[in-house]
Amino acid sequence: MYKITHEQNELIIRFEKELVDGETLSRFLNHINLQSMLKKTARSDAGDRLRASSRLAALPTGISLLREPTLNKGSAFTLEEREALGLSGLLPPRVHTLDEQVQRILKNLRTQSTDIERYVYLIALQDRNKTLFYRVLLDNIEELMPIVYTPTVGQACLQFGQIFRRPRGIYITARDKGRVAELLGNWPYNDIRIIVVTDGERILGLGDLGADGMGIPVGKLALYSVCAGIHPSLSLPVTLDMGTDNARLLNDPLYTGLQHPRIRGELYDEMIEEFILAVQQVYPGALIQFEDFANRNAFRLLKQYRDQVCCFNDDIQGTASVTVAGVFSALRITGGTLKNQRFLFLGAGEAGLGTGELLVSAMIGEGLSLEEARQRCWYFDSKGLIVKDRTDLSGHKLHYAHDHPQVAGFLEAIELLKPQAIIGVSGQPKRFTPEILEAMARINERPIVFSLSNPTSKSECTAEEAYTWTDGRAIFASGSPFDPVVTHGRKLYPSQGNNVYIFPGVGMGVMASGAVRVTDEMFLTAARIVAGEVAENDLHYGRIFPPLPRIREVSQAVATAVAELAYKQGLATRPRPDDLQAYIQSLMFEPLYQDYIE
Ligand SMILES: NC(=O)C1=CN([C@@H]2O[C@H](COP(=O)(O)OP(=O)(O)OC[C@H]3O[C@@H](n4cnc5c(N)ncnc54)[C@H](OP(=O)(O)O)[C@@H]3O)[C@@H](O)[C@H]2O)C=CC1
Ligand SMILES: CC(=O)C(=O)O
Ligand SMILES: [Mg+2]
Repeated sequence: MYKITHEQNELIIRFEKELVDGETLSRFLNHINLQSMLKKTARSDAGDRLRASSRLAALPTGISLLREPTLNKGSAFTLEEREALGLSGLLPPRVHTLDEQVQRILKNLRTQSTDIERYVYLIALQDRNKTLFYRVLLDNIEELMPIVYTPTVGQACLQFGQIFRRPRGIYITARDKGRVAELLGNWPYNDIRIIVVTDGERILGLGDLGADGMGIPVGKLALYSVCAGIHPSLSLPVTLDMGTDNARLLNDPLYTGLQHPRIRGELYDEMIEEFILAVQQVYPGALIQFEDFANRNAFRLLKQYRDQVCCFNDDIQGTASVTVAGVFSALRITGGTLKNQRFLFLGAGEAGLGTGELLVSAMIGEGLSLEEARQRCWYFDSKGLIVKDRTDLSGHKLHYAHDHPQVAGFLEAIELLKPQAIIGVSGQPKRFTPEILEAMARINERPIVFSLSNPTSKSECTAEEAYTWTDGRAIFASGSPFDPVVTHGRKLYPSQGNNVYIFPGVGMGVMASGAVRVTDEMFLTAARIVAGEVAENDLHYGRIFPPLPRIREVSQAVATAVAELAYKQGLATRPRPDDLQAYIQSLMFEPLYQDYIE
């Protein structure tokens, strides 16, 4: 099978950024020989002459070019390019600009009647023409992020078997034991820098969706390209299909995974180990992002591999970072200091405990002892308040088991503990009831209410509920987006408190510096950068995160700070550029068509 090597891919990216000319590229690419796997199309003499002078002599031609989404321009191929590349007659005669194509896409999208139809339409575009897909997304991020990401991606995973059209990414099952490296090697690009991997057991707050969870790594990686400009060819989505315990999927003829119960224990661990080792072998140095693993595996896999390979867990560390960023911003409104806050979490899983750990690090930085800092974080899980005399606790929960009597419910816990902030990470909808929100507003002038569970259907409360029951005083953020709310004569813009503000920038920073490990300090730094990007005017309108249209700038700032830290921590393996920020900017993929003919 034809493969692009690391060096070739770097060159293509440099060519796209016009850092090398077509001739150099052609010289290097002459052995790529894409045509060897593609049917050569007939071309005219004039075409051949033009082609000889084309900037990219090694392009595939004809229908094969139209079917190559990274190179395809569709109706935007110029007449000269059509001649030179064997496309004459294969396209409608009118040549469109990228902007006109964007308008066509938007018009079509907006006439679809449901978000899932919009998702299917956009994914089909991603399959046809990557430049156009990323252009549309980048220019319309506020409108389209909810389609390619939460909440619609959740719906897409629920219906994955039904809406499935074309495969994307690598699927690994237990049948593949012993040949995982071979499967990874089947991906058509050799230069993979970022892998998002899931086993589909905790897809958002929707539970075990098995192999149908593939929508999540695909969506996360699209956001890497949109938000941090990671070139799409540098990333790889992976699903480890370890079975599913979801009875609906086990009986669904359209389910995309193997229909057996989840593999646990030794075999599961061996598959993970083989995957991790195979990545080191096939894509050495690639960053592995664990995504939407169930709690029972997420913490232990992170513990096992974080000091061995370049990896992080987005749900634990990425979420912690964005939540701490939100807290930093909220404190600018309340005027409080971090070390004097009391946090009460609804949910003591990956997101909740990960956030607690990062808050504790930040509070230690403000002078508290470890014990004092942990005393500021309280948790309420499915069995009640986490207190010392509970006998069912294990792992990180034990760090937060404080000396306190058990209480009947979350509302009672609020009345007794009087927290400044409640943070919903339970995956349970509507748990922040009007009574709870009223209690928070009674205790605090500006109560901090984060309802972070995804998708929207799992949110602990809506933005409107948060504002309504606190007289418009809540400082609110949610995992999935909510529309602005007019309340008490003001229009408030609720923020999306989502790890999308963090992982793309962290990934870019790691990639740019060649960091060999991902550290908690990187996530705390990212939190400070994101919070620092929030303007006073944003705070005035209720926003505690930067507006989404600024996410590229924000991710670039995160990436620069993370790379800087990698150099400071001695984890970087690439020579340090004089101007790190400019270097990172130069790496960022810009979805624009290249002229194939000079
Ligand atoms: N906004 C964002 O960027 C992110 C949001 N999330 C969202 O956070 C949610 C949780 O994710 P994650 O932490 O990984 O999941 P986990 O499964 O690790 O944790 C869920 C926690 O919720 C608790 N819980 C369940 N039911 C209740 C209940 N009725 N009352 C109180 N607590 C309850 C569980 O209790 P027990 O421990 O007793 O089982 C557990 O502690 C998901 O909806 C996810 O989408 C996650 C990552 C990022
Ligand atoms: C956002 C995210 O990572 C989650 O909800 O799992
Ligand atoms: Mg996740």
